[in-house]
This record gives sequence, C-alpha cells and structure tokens, in this order.
Amino acid sequence: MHHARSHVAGRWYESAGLTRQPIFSPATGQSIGEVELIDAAGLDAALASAAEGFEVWRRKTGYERAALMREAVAILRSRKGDIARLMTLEQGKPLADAAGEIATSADNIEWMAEEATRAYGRLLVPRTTGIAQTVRREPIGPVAAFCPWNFPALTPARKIAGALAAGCSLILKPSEETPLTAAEVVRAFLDAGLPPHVLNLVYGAPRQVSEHLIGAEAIRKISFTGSTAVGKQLLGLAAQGVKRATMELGGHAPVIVFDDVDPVQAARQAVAAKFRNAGQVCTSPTRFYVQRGIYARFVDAFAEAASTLRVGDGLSPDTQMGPLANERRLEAMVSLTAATRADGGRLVCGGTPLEGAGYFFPPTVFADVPDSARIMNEEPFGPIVPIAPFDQVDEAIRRANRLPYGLAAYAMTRSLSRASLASEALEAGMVCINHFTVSTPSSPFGGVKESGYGSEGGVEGLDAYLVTKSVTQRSTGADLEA
Ligand SMILES: NC(=O)C1=CN([C@@H]2O[C@H](COP(=O)(O)OP(=O)(O)OC[C@H]3O[C@@H](n4cnc5c(N)ncnc54)[C@H](O)[C@@H]3O)[C@@H](O)[C@H]2O)C=CC1
Ligand SMILES: O=Cc1ccc(S(=O)(=O)O)cc1
Repeated sequence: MHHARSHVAGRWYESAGLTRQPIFSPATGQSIGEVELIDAAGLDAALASAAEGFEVWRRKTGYERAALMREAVAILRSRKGDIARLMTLEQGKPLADAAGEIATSADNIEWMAEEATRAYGRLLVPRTTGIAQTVRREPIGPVAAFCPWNFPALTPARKIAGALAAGCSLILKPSEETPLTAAEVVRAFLDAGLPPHVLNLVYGAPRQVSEHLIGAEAIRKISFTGSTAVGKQLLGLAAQGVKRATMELGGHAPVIVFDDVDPVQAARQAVAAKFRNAGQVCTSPTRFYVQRGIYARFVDAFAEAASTLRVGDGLSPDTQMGPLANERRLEAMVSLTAATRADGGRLVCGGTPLEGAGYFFPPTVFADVPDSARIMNEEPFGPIVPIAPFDQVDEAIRRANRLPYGLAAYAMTRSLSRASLASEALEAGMVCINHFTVSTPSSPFGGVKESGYGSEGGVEGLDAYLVTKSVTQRSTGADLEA
C-alpha cells in the first residue's frame, strides 16, 4: 500500500489525528493506498516555512538556482520508469504516456533552469547627468500553486520550475487523487539539495487549503490549473489580497478541418490527439467542424480509428487508452452520452461503459451534433467527441469562437491563406495548424477569455513569477557631502 503525506519545513509532516483519504487505482477501482490531509497547524507551518525559504532562495544567483534545478532534472530522468509506474497506477494513463510526461517535465524544468540565468533587467538612458536608471526584475515572493490530477507530474513541474527559476519559494498543493507522482517530483528537488523551506508540499481538503493559503499575508502569488468554476473562486480570494494569479482553466478546443486535406489522414491524426489521456486534457481537440465536401469520409475514418484503439489497464504494454481517472468522469461520460443523443447527435461508435471493474469508457464519436447540444458547450473532459459539418470559412471561425473559452484551437488545411486566417481569427491562447502539439518548453502555455490568464512555459512562464522595480539613483552630489 502507498502512503502520501505533506512535506513541510524540511520534514514529512506528522500530526496526531490527521484525516486519511484513499487513493484509488482507476483501472481496478480498488484502493492502492492513502493520503494524509494536512491540518490548519500544518498549513501555518508551511506558510512560515515558505516565508523563510524565500529569504534564502531569493539570495541565490540565477546560476546557483539553475545548477540545483539541473540536478533535480537528472534525478527525475534517472527515476523515470519508477515514477511513470506510480503515475499509471494512480491516474490510469498508459505507461508510455506516463514516461513521456516525466520526460517532458524534466525538459520543462531544464529549459526554465537556463532561463534562470537570463532574468535580465534594463539600464535606461537617463535624462540628467549623474542619474543611473535601472529596471530590476525581482522574485514576487512565496507562491501557492494548485494542481489537478490529469497531468500529475507536468503541472507541478511547470509551476515549480517557473517559481524556482525566478527565486520564489512555493507551497505546492497537488491533487489528492494523484498524490504519489507529485511527491516524487518534489522528492527529486529535495534529493538534489534544495534548501529546506523553499518547496513545501501539502495535501488537504482543497477548499480549506486554498482559503487558508490564499488568504495568508505571506503568499504573494497563486497559480492554479483546473476548472473555470474553481478558478473563479480562487481569483475572488486572490483579489481580496491583490495577489497576482496565473490561471490555467478549462477549454473546449475547436478543430476546423477544411476540405483541402485528406480526410482519412486528418482523422487518424486527430484521433491520436483526441483520445490521449482518455480525453482528459484541457487542450484536447474537442469540437470538430468539418467542411461538408469531406465530412462523411472524415466521420467514417475518425470512427474507424477511434473504435480500434485498444482500451485497457495502462500498465499493460498493449494499451493505447487507459481508464478515466476517477469515477466522477465515468459518470460524467454516461450523462453526456445520454444528453448528446437527446440533443440530436448521431452516435457513430462507443457510448456504453466497458463492463468489469475500473472506470473504463470507450472512444465515443457523435456526428451531426448541433451547436446547441450540451457537449458543444460544456467541456467533456473525456473520450467523447462531437463532429459537425460547416460550409463557409467565416461560418466555421464564428462557430469556433462562440464559446467563452479560449485555450487551444486547431485547424487543418493545405492552404496558406486559410492557415493564416485561422491563426489570426481563432480566439485562443494556443493555435496549432495541421498538428496537435500545443506546447514545448519554450512556448507559452495559457488561455484567453474564461480559459484563464497568464502563461506557463516560455519566457512568459518566468515573467509570471517576477515583479518589476524601477530604481533611479543619483550619484552623491555636493549638497549631500558631509
Ligand atoms: N484545466 C485542467 O487541466 C483541468 C480541468 N478540469 C476541469 O474540471 C472539471 C471537473 O474536474 P473535477 O476534478 O471533477 O472537479 P473540480 O473542478 O472540483 O476540481 C478540479 C481541480 O481543482 C481542485 N480544486 C477543487 N476545488 C478547489 C479549491 N477550492 N481550491 C483548490 N483546488 C480546488 C481539485 O482538487 C481538482 O484538482 C473537468 O471536467 C474539467 O472540465 C479538471 C482537471 C484539470
Ligand atoms: O491539461 C493540461 C495540459 C494540457 C496539455 C499538456 S501538453 O503540453 O500538451 O503535454 C499538458 C498539460
């Protein structure tokens, strides 16, 4: 059995009477261990620790921070196989995807470590002699970072990387549903020699933890990845203390497939992206608008590729799509399938939960889904996909932009002018043309509209943890001489 507990002020946190919560394997529905939920005293200790850690870490040079981060990267890479197994066990995704996520996490930390040496300020040209004007970039302060369960390593890694590179300390609250992987990411930094107090790890009742931490004076910035609904609550709390926030919230990514592409190739490429992590990805290609000339062939090819995906336990090497991460998502898929049928969608494949233990739902494809359907408006966050035809280019763009979300958007075309039009007109923080890899370590990851604001990754991901100070210094003049 596995056991997860908070790590506060340089120690694994222990206290009598802490509530314990089971950790479930999504592949079996059975408990694989427990996570201890921190109490208020533990949160206060984490706050004091983060304040102390900030004073230590901000004084390190960018080169010292980078060296430590690179050491953590080496440790993560050396433990990739073991951590990936834990991730698959508690989250469900196929082992190869879990290993890929650890590799990507390491790449992100490595890239941000290099960026730690480039947090340049500016030297301004003064208007008066005897004046030196500089712009300094300084770490914002202790950060509270909240992560969900769909990317149990990458989301913590991105937040830790940006904060540490900038010189901030952190209190990280991963999802209590996938606590084991996040603990291993933190352990890599501790084993690399990160000074105590710089990175605190807490598991707890989410609302209690976020209210306690965001309301505390010590915390200067929050970073949250999760649903738009929870993001709005946390933003409200942050506003009370005028605290900076990075918000990576929900999405409902449109995919516009123009009639100049090969529908079979396009469908196969889209299937691999759509069912990655069983569709539980905020940037998942979600609503497909396919130009009428290739619509029928695209739907057929999509359904064929989707229905031949091998669904099973992520620990099995044959598995291409694992279970949903928790029972709530399975229930949500059953409900959304019924709603999409009732809303006029034509079921092409899937639609019924797989028999047996675990939270398995098959790749499910609906065609002819009207924009009024619930699934065209609510983030499905699972392996169900609605497809609809369109006729005119401007119609497709308008329908793609009609939701309050703006995280990722995709277009497939061989036409340069259509590609340029889509890049410009789609209201999203990330646009991909003819592929589905929305992010790399150097690219800013973030959304617009109700998908949030701020970015992780890229130079923007470092900037998110820095404040700007303008310093004007006059050389000592005769008037000040003793
Ligand atoms: N942007 C993303 O990557 C994610 C988006 N979601 C969205 O949320 C929907 C529902 O997901 P659920 O986990 O069932 O529900 P949820 O919205 O309650 O939770 C989402 C995440 O936020 C955390 N959370 C919830 N309340 C919190 C609070 N008061 N303070 C701090 N953290 C809090 C949870 O621990 C979880 O990790 C999904 O269908 C999807 O639309 C969920 C996970 C990740
Ligand atoms: O849901 C969050 C999320 C989405 C995408 C990626 S990736 O960069 O495409 O791996 C990671 C996390």
